[in-house]
Amino acid sequence: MKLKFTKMHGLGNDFVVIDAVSQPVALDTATIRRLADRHFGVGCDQVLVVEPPPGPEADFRYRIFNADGSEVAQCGNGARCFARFVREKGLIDRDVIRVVTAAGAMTLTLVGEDRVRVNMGVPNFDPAAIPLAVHEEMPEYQVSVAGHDVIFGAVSLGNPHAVIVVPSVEKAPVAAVGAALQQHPLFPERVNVGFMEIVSPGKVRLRVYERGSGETLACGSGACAAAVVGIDQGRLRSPVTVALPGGELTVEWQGRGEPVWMTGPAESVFEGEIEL
Ligand SMILES: N[C@@H](CCC[C@H](N)C(=O)O)C(=O)O
Repeated sequence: MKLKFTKMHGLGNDFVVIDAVSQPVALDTATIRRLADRHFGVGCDQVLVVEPPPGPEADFRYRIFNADGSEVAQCGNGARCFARFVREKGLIDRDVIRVVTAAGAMTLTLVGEDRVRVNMGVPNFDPAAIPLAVHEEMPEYQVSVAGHDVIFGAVSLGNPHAVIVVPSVEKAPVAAVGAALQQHPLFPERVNVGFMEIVSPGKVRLRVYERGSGETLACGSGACAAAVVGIDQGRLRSPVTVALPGGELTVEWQGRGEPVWMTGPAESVFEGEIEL
């Protein structure tokens, strides 16, 4: 079977995007891993599959798979690329797009030439929702991993995030602590680990060790998690500019019970076809 795909990225967080509206698509875990493999496949952090909507309340359904083949519920940079993709492919002619993911419904708005504003939903700090195996919700949690005493905030953006405030993102032990915390029994569904350096109340620098993909050049939901945890702890004020290795995102959040908004770019790189 030959499969058509588009290679896209949001700030260097890269995707193989597959149109399952116009072509028959059946992907198993091994195929996802092969597509994501940077040596034997196309190469990407996540594979995105665009499907017809489950009902009239949405324009599309979109599914997200990490490079290790695991299916997940949320991907901020992927959401922006998805919005660009459906417009560029002529699958929709509106600037406001309603999509269903495993995390629920989302609304995306194309802004100007290449930017997309995404309602990422209401952040959830409830440990059971993250999931985080503790008895009560706290602003910060403590754990020892990989020889480091770590203090982190935790939140769900539809996917699980831990956010660690560090003095310098360059010097942060991203791979060692990221991998160890991701596998820690505190996180039964693993976790995306963000390392946040606070530059000012309106600006942070962030590196994210992603669940299922390792460190990426940018993580949209990770950027939202970092801003939300920082605002909730009183360290940051909305809007927050999040500078990731691949570029900047703007995150807005008015506090508990409110949705978080993320704005940033999305870009197509090339079209391809792969024999499966
Ligand atoms: N890169 C993404 C997040 C992708 C999913 C994540 N690795 C998970 O397993 O939850 C983003 O931009 O949000």
